[in-house]
Amino acid sequence: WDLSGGKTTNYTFPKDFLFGVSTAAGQIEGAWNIDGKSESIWDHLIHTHPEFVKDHTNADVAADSYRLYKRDAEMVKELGVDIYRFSIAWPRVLPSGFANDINPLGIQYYKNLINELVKHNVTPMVTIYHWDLPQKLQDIGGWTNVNMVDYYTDYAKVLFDNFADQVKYWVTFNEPMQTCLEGYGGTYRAPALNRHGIAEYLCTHNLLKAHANAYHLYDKEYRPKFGGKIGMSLDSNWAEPKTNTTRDKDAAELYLQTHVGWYAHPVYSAEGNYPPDLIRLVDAKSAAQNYSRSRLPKFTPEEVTHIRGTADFFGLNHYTTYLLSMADGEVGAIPSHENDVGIVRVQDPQWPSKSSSAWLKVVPFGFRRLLHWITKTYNGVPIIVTENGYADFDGVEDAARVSYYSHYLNALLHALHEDKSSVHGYFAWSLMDNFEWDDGYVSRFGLYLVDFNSPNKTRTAKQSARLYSGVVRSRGLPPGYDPQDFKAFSS
Ligand SMILES: O=S(=O)(O)CCCN1CCN(CCO[C@@H]2O[C@H](CO)[C@@H](O)[C@H](O)[C@H]2O)CC1
Repeated sequence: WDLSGGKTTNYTFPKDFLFGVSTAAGQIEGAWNIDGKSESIWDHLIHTHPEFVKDHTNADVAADSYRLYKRDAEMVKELGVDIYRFSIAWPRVLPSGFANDINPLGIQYYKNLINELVKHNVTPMVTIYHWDLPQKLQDIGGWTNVNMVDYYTDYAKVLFDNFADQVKYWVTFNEPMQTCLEGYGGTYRAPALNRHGIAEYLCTHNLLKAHANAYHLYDKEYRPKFGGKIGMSLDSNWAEPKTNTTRDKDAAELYLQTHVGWYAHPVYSAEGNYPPDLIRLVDAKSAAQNYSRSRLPKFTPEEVTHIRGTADFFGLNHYTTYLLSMADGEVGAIPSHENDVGIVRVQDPQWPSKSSSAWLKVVPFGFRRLLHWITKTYNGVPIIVTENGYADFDGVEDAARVSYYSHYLNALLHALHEDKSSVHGYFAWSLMDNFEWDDGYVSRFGLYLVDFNSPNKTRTAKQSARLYSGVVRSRGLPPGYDPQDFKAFSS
């Protein structure tokens, strides 16, 4: 494999290219039940099933950013980036889940954080939903309940009313596929409902309507007054055909259409609606399984129009690459999205990793190819990479993370300069080590190390923080960067 994203080493980032860094409330704030915050579905899952988290930890305190947000803002400033992407915890702002009871202390915390960022001349970007649904709403069905469309719209309105004067970048949902496929159709994410084949489709159907409502509300009521942009952050691996047979090439395209395309086609494609391949496959499988109607709910023509075009940018979260092939026969549980789509993904064991997240192989060319695929498939939509990063076990001399960022930023530069991909920004995941969901604190993604045993959760810049701020300032890769050097990943 030539794993590199390209050979030229002196490309630079345009002046107006946006650099940022990202976090999420459920992973950094802690204060899980302080000052009026109610239980989220993650608090509930982890408190009732401690074995869900590999190191049996929880996010009750995490990086204690509820208390230490001024230090966080300072770190963002030290990095020299333009934008700080953080999420607002629904259960902290609306403890009952409903907008009839707004928690003033919750609003105050986010006001304080935003004011601190503005003081440092950093632009805030708010993710409205980064997985932490109030448990009280899950108790009445969560995202399988059609009324979530209204509950989410009411929640978004509270945030726009309170913050739209200072927040000019909004992300409605972080990785809806993780929420729906892994949380409602599986057990990898909260609420771990695992009603595969049914609930992942209900969750997606309601979530896309909720997203469109928030977009139209912002577009009509707040953008005229404050300007600003609103989009969605979709997670996507790159899908490389396992072999160069037509069958495997079709499998790779089918993976992209039925995973990231599940959410991107309704919002960003010219025709809207779910991807035709997904509709065809789920309808056929449902009929073969004697369902009286397809397990994939249908949008009315009005709903297709209501959802199409509801984003100013394509937020992309990318980490790694898979090899795709068509399944021979049935795969996955019956019924399930996996079984409906019928493809198999593997990773080449020779790809470098040495990461604490087993799935995170270092494949820079995949990032470049994915950016080109999105640009081509969705007609040059402005892309903002809202997450990209690398996980290791510990330490500030993080040579592997330095190498990962160098290679992925090199791939991005080639996507920009050679493929003319429509990328306008790049945000590193993450500002600091934080609660990595089922991996707890074992897997660290931070540019800053967090000492979770110290009373002040001391944050210390890693080598990668210096690498990243160097790129932001110089607009290019450091001298001596070698696109073929993957030594940092050999154990
Ligand atoms: O092959 S397996 O099925 O065993 C694992 C599938 C691999 N995916 C890759 C994409 N990733 C999205 C990560 O999710 C994002 O990335 C960060 C790091 O994980 C999180 O901390 C963020 O909260 C989240 O936005 C979820 C796991």
